[in-house]
Amino acid sequence: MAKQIVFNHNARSRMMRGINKLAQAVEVTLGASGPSVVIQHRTDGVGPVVTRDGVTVAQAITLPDIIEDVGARMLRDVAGAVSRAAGDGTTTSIVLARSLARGCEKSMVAGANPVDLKKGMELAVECLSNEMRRTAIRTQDRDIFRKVCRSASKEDDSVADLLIDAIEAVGNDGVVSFELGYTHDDELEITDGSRFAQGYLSSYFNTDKERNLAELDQPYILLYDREVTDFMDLVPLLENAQDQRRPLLVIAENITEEALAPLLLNHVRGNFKVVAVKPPGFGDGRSERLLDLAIMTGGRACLEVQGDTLEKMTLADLGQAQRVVVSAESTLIIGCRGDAQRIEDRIAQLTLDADRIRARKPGEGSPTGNRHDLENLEERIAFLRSKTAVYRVGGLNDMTIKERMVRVENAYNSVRAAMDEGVMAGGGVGLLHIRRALDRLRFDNADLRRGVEIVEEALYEPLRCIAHNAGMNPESVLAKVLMHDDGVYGYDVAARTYGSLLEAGILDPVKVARLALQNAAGIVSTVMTTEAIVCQEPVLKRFPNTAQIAEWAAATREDPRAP
Ligand SMILES: Nc1ncnc2c1ncn2[C@@H]1O[C@H](COP(=O)(O)OP(=O)(O)OP(=O)(O)O)[C@@H](O)[C@H]1O
Repeated sequence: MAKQIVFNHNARSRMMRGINKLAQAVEVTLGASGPSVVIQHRTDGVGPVVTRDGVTVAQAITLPDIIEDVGARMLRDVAGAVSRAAGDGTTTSIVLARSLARGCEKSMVAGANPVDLKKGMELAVECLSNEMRRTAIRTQDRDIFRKVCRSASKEDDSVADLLIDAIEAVGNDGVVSFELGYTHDDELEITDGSRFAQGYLSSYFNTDKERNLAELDQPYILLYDREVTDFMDLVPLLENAQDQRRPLLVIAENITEEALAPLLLNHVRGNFKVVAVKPPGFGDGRSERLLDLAIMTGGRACLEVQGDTLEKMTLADLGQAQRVVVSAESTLIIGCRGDAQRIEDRIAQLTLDADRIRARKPGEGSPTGNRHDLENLEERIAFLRSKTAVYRVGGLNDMTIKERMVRVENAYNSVRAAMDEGVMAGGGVGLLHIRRALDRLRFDNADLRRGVEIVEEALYEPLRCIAHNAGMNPESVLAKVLMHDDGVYGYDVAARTYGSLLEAGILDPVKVARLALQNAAGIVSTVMTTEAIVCQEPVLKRFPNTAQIAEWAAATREDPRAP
């Protein structure tokens, strides 16, 4: 396929246009008064998605100009990165990125050196991140978490209470998983469940495109310690699972490209419902982790040392669970069907092994270091013990449930983030206030100084944007806030009053704000130091034909209860 190359200023300004367009659509959702955005579903006959979540809007946008789309895509990646790391703050990161990009573009047109601008921005962001951490309000107060939750979810306290109950029930190592509910009210169920850090081998396994997840209900689980090199080796198990109308989770050392392609094709066509991931752990430790999983899920691992082959495996050898949720980065197994006594015995054995290592004298034991072995055992014990809270989001109808689901998940992530790094005043006020820390940065180089100024200017934007979305004049709100400038005085758009945002309970987790700023600056630095873009010549037909889309929609659970 023919490629085009676009150079320096032309490339940057077109990317900048893309960033602007995407940001314009997303920033209307910022803040408590941020209105919703309606997104047409790409499959005919499926209702539109209504959302107030920045990353959802960002992901729905593809621009017709390929270079503009590269800019928009980079901004989408910022939102995605913030969403993955902090689970919230995506709109804030987009608003910040847009302002940073504008500042850089203007300075570069005026002749500034992009490398120095970038350096200045990096130093400013580092200084601000340290300041945020230093001034964070650290607390374990349930009331504060409730306020964070309310501010992030735009929901009432009942959601906050249920979410905090969920976090307390599963503890630090546990997981809270979110599902579409079937009732008017939200529900919480605490069950066994563990997550490990391996995501799907291909995003084509996705069943929920909006949340980028592959979800399997009542799956069988194959545990295999070698590479699957031939798709046909899996077919008997896939067919047997299909006969039971149940999906299959394949946890295997790897699936080669030759085997993966037909597996995906069959999945997309709806012939089999399957997801493939790699096992947890590394190297030799992987067989042990597969054995742990076998005990948890009530199955038998197919291991080379035991002389097992895929041919010999039957459905009775496979593990089972109530549900599996796989993202690009992790696999969560909920409601494992293993025997409770066998799991307890395994935990007892691992605890004994860990105690033996702890009892070793210095110099005794494994040459690779006792600490590593001990950490490994502790991780496995936590994995076997892990609890999961299943939070079912309720609502009046499917559209409301889906819209609420994203907000409730954001709120959960915000509370977790607040527990990690503390909180600061929200409504754009906390970000605005920390700009003073930048006074400490002094440089002789004008472009370095300009880089710092660009970051400082961006700190005003979230407040302006929240005020604008609430129908206020941003400049007059800003002027009023700056008259106090104490880090807590701001405008509550819900109550339509000025006052202490701490008292009003409008709080942002420091981790969310910090990651939003760091990621925004990171992506803008990349755009601004881009000298050339290589991309495909535009072609008229950029989407698969409609028959393929319909096939995809039918083969996935993208919209499980769509008519
Ligand atoms: N009543 C309020 N008055 C002023 N600001 C508010 C109010 N409620 C929430 N906010 C602020 O709105 C911002 C969060 O808005 P929003 O949730 O739309 O964006 P986000 O968290 O950046 O992105 P997303 O939720 O789309 O991932 C936070 O800074 C929060 O403090």
